[in-house]
Amino acid sequence: MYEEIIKLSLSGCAVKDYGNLKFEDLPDDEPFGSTKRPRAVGLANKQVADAVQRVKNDGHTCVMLGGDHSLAIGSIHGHAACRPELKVVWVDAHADINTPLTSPTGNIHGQPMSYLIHELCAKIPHMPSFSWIKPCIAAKDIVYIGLRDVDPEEHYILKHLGIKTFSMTEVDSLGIAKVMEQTCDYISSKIKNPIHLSYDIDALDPSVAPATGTPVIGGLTYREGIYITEYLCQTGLLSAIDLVEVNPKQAKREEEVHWTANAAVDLVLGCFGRVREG
Ligand SMILES: N[C@](CCCC[B-](O)(O)O)(CCN1CCCCC1)C(=O)O
Ligand SMILES: [Mn+2]
Ligand SMILES: [Mn+2]
Ligand SMILES: [Mn+2]
Repeated sequence: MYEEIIKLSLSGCAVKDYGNLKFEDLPDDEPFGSTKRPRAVGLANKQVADAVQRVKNDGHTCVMLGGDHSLAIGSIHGHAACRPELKVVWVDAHADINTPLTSPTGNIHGQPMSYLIHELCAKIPHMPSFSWIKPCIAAKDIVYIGLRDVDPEEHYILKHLGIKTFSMTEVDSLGIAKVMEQTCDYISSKIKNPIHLSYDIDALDPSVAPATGTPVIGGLTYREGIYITEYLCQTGLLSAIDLVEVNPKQAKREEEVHWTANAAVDLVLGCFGRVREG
């Protein structure tokens, strides 16, 4: 991903690399109920939250390159500590809003939003290394784009909380330009709040970004994926970006790693002003 940093520098952005976070391996990190690796994920996210807070306190737009989407717990938590009025645009095939009690897999990458939303607080059990996390966003502060693999319990939560969603059905029926227009009308209706864009590479179709852990067919085209970043960039409100779930180990062959990484690089460049007209 250093290519991203270099390309951003070349495109005239002042880039400060805050370096890689080192997460210690916790060999006896027993599951909490069905939730896997709670201590490793909880401790890693505390480091992410502190790092994002440092970046925001320095006045930068923060880019968190993952890694698992569970890292959005720390990224949004740290960002909200500086900008509590932030709005979240979650671009993903999945809603990642299972609670530890609804998750069908116990994987925390399918749960990050549930730890952050005020309205779900009572549904979250106390887990080891998660006590530092305080809910920091409301259901009304969230917009999803790209959904196409939502578990039944997640669907109930989305509907019950009235969370704004643009699934791939709406992307097809409205077109991505209308989706972005309506997204920004919804999150910036009254005042221009800072935007936290949490971009899961699996929002893109697997033909574009195959090297990822939970690919789902029928995803965003490369052009739709890029349009999202170009549109949000021109609002001038992008305050933090997560680019997650790029996983070279999931590629069947080398070229799939390049397709996926190149798409990720282009998405980040789109967030910082690279436009396709030149
Ligand atoms: N919703 C899933 C997938 C989460 C993907 C995380 B992401 O978005 O960061 O990549 C479970 C998906 N579902 C489980 C049953 C069989 C079909 C897939 C989960 O594990 O919670
Ligand atoms: Mn994952
Ligand atoms: Mn995700
Ligand atoms: Mn996903």
